[in-house]
Amino acid sequence: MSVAVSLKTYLTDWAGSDASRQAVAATVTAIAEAGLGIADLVARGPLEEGLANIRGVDPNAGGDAQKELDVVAEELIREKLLPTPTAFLASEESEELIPLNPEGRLVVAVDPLDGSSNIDTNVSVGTIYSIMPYDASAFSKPEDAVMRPGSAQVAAGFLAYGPATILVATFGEGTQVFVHDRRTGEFLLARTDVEIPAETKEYGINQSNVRHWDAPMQRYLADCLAGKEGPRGKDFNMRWVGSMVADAFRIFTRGGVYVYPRDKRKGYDNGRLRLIYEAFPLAFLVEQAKGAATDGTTRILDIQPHHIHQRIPLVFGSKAEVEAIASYY
Ligand SMILES: O=P(O)(O)OC[C@H]1O[C@](O)(COP(=O)(O)O)[C@@H](O)[C@@H]1O
Ligand SMILES: [Mg+2]
Ligand SMILES: [Mg+2]
Repeated sequence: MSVAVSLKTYLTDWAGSDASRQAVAATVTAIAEAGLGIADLVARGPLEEGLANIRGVDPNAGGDAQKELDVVAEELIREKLLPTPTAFLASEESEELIPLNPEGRLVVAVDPLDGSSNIDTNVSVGTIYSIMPYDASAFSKPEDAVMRPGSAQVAAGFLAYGPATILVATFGEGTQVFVHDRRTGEFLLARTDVEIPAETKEYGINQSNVRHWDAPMQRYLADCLAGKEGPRGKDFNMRWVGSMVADAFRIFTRGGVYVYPRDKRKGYDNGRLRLIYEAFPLAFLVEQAKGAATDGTTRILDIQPHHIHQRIPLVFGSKAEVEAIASYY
């Protein structure tokens, strides 16, 4: 019987004697450990009453209401990252960069808790991370180290806390899926070099916003809904969890497309998702799995950020469908 490779072994082999890779490996290990702490809280469900409560009156740095678990998750991640070579942490829940290790050679950006609206519904939520190299002498201020196109990432991934706690990770050499084995307590490699099918008949979008979208997006959806008899010539299915990590994992498993377009509501002129700690890591993972990610037309990884918490319209998943959406624009 073959023995599944643990995350620890995978990272040790990948890093070898390369100090830069060892730094990344230590950082991903810390994030995975923090994830287990978060998964543990999430699994207590209604026993941890209060985790879905809105904290105070101030929204988070991105302008959304901040839930208790958003803040607890950030604290767990920050604590675990303290002994790692992470110089700064950018987080959805903190307006400014959080300084960690003054000797650090990496910057990490996180969405500590993705899918906050699902916290109290026993539906998967998750954690998203992005890792970039950091060299204090190369930047006049630490913010500049984060304000780089997504192509500067050396590693990215997400954890999803669902029926299984999974880690989907890339180090720039394909996308790998690890599963937390409750029997041994380890993350085990379950799927290597995942490939998102290029074609799909399944889309994920919050359709309740259709009246707010721009014309190309409305036309795209109308053509999907027209099914076999319409210009797309096929019947579509819809799936929308409302936690991007869970929608993404479905797409890594069987293909599909996730869409959060810009719309006319106040605060949605650049969509809903955050560029640096949501779109960049997802785009890196998706491209490494032979999928595509755009803001509708432009490749996400080429976009130059101008603000830590900026939002971006996001389309990712099966390559041919992402291209089909671009053709509507
Ligand atoms: O509530 P909506 O408009 O359907 O948006 C859902 C989307 O917002 C998000 O919850 C945004 O992430 P946060 O929960 O980290 O703010 C995505 O995970 C999800 O796909
Ligand atoms: Mg999120
Ligand atoms: Mg969040």
